[in-house]
Amino acid sequence: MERLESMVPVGLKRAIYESTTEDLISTCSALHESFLNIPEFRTILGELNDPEMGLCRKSSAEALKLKNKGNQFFVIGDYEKASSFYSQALRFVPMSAHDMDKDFVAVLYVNRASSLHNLGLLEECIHDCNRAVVLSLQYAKAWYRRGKANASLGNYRDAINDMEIALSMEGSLSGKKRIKDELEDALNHSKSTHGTSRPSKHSYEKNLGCAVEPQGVQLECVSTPDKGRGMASCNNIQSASLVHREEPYAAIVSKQCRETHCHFCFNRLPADFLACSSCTKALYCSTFCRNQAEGKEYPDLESHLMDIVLANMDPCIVDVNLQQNPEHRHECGGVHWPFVLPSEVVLAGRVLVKLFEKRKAFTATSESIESLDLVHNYPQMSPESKLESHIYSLVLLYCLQSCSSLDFTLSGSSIAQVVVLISQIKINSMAIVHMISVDAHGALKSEKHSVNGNSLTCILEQVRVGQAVYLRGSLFNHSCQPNLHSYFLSRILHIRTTEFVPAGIPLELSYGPQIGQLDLQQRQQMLKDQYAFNCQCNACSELNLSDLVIHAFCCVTTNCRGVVLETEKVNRGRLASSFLQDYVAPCIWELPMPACEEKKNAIREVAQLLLKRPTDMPPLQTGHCLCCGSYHDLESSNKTAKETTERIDLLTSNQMSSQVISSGLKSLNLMRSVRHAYSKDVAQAEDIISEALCSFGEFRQAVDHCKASVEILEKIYHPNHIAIGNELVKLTSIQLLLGDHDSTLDNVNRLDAIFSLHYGAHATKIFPYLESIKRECDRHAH
Ligand SMILES: C[S@@+](CC[C@H](N)C(=O)[O-])C[C@H]1O[C@@H](n2cnc3c(N)ncnc32)[C@H](O)[C@@H]1O
Repeated sequence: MERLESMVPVGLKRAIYESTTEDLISTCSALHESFLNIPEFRTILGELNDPEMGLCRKSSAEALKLKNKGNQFFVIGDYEKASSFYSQALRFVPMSAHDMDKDFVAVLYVNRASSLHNLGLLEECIHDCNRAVVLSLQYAKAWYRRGKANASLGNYRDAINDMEIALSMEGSLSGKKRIKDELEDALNHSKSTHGTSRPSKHSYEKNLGCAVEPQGVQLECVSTPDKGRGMASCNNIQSASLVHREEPYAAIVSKQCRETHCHFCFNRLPADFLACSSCTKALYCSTFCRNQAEGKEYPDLESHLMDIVLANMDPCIVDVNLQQNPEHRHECGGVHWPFVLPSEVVLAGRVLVKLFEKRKAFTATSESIESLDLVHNYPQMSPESKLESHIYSLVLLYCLQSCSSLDFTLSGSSIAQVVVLISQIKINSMAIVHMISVDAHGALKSEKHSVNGNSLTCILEQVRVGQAVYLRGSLFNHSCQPNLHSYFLSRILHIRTTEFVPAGIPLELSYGPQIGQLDLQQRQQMLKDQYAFNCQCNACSELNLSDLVIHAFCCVTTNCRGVVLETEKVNRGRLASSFLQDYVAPCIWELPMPACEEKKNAIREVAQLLLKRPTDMPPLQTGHCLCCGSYHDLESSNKTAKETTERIDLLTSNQMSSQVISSGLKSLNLMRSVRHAYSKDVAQAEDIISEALCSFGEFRQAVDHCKASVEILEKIYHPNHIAIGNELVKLTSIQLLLGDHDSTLDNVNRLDAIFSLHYGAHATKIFPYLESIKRECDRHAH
């Protein structure tokens, strides 16, 4: 990018910096003309589009080298490394119909299948055998290996079938003997067990169970005074109702997940993952996902073989009736622009290609892009972003022209349309986030993981797996105190209400920042930087307890529990009187959570302190206690807070020792002496200390700090907030580990309620560990 930016003449740069939507065609034309005269521009385009220079092109020689390495590890019994090298070989081996050596690819699949079998990954082993059989029907080893895996799974009828086919194909005598032995074994077992049929574990039907559609909810697009269009419901909606579910118009895997997640459905890659048939970079969890992304039909095979493949496909896609979505097809061929341009630019390419394919003509670009009906904020973009999007639009169109069969004229007008599209993607695309359960050491916790014995504590983490454009989903506006919760299953967006929403009230989700998590200024800044708008949500226009205390200091005057503000980070628009209405009045409401009584008291306490302040005291002056008015040395409090935070943060990276822990605990005490009791920093510090204590094996102390963190979160968030759910995951797993089943059960019930509110019937799919904890609690209750 820097190379290209430096080629833009100074005058043109200035014009682009100051451009509005009206000037776009002329600035884009000028940039195009100027770049056409620069040989280096052609060189850069060549590097991006020449498959010979591409880092992701296939190579039989490389595949052979990797296969041999795999063989070396297989021989010495290191099946994990062997399987990994065979997978690498499968990435490099040419797979396109004209230059694929089918037998070689089949051998790679069977070699990987053998390693997977030795690793106990039997389903994965069978998938690879199926792939080998599809490529090379007469390959006895593939049938034999599948037979062995079926026998290990107890599917003796299938095993016998496979072994019989293998026997009929095997040429060598020693081979025949081996197969006969296995066949005999399977026959004996099938007699004693009366035959077992293959479990229908991976059938699509199972997945349909979670493909819940919104029911009884009628949404409408409404016009709002300060946020443009927005969504509202025509009827009252109960809390936890699914109000929206949508497939993306276009999506792309995030850079950090390219090696670990499927590039189509964004689920984690299994050990038997597949590579793109034309490049080495795009990886898929199953044939289904690869075919979707490449827009390929299933190969022309006998139908019974296809049935076998389908019956063993990974259960990652929720929607069986998914339309083909060939997002990667135009990017294939070994060129590397799709992997070096920024994700949102490549995503723009995917949107464009989909639009072109619908319209079949590029002359209608402007009309096509308008048909997306997305807002954009080009005029509000920073000068640097304007220049970047000009350059990237030009480069993207050149890449699309050379890589796809699309026929279009590259002009100022078409480049200008792509500039607008990129700015639409900036504000309308959503980050696809998946939740993962990890233990305190960062290892993945699987569904199968048991919670008893020496198992480690559990933490929920968010992984940003992709970015996508949802046409209708992007009509929901943002609120820092949303009444909706959004989440993703594979690549499908789901939106649920987290409270009762009366008809006509706006339905709003959070684009990221929320109260309790960040203070007012941080939220406003984040939304401005990322989406270029000034947030007008209710939480930002009215005073709230979280904003008041999130980074506040405590008063050190004896018996005073007032708040000392560091900066004027709270909205002063509706201070004292609104505080009474908004915070003291709701205290009369009966809320369902046990912590509410405490929360009510906490709110009342802070409100009263604020309202009882002497009338002659200037309002909300920084450095003065809001209650007694005494002055505080902010500089020294700030210094202490900063130093203690830094020292506590060290616990996340340091090797644990009793010295490190005790220094962390000292810092926490010091922090508590300056920060307000409801400060987010204290909550975070308690949380870090609790994790550190867990990894040091000090579970009892860890529980206390985890509880302290939950208590503060209850003050700064709503008691049903998902942040509290996430903290309770940790708390329950430590309590369970300590054998404190009564407390665990109480917290599991609470956790269940919070997760059901946010994820409905998908709660256990998002967080399978919840089921394990529940089972464990049940076991002890009986
Ligand atoms: C994803 S779109 C939402 C739909 C959009 N309002 C429309 O008319 O299509 C995001 C844009 O909506 C507006 N918006 C959303 N939430 C807002 C908020 N809390 N305050 C102000 N503007 C908001 C901003 O213009 C933002 O760039």
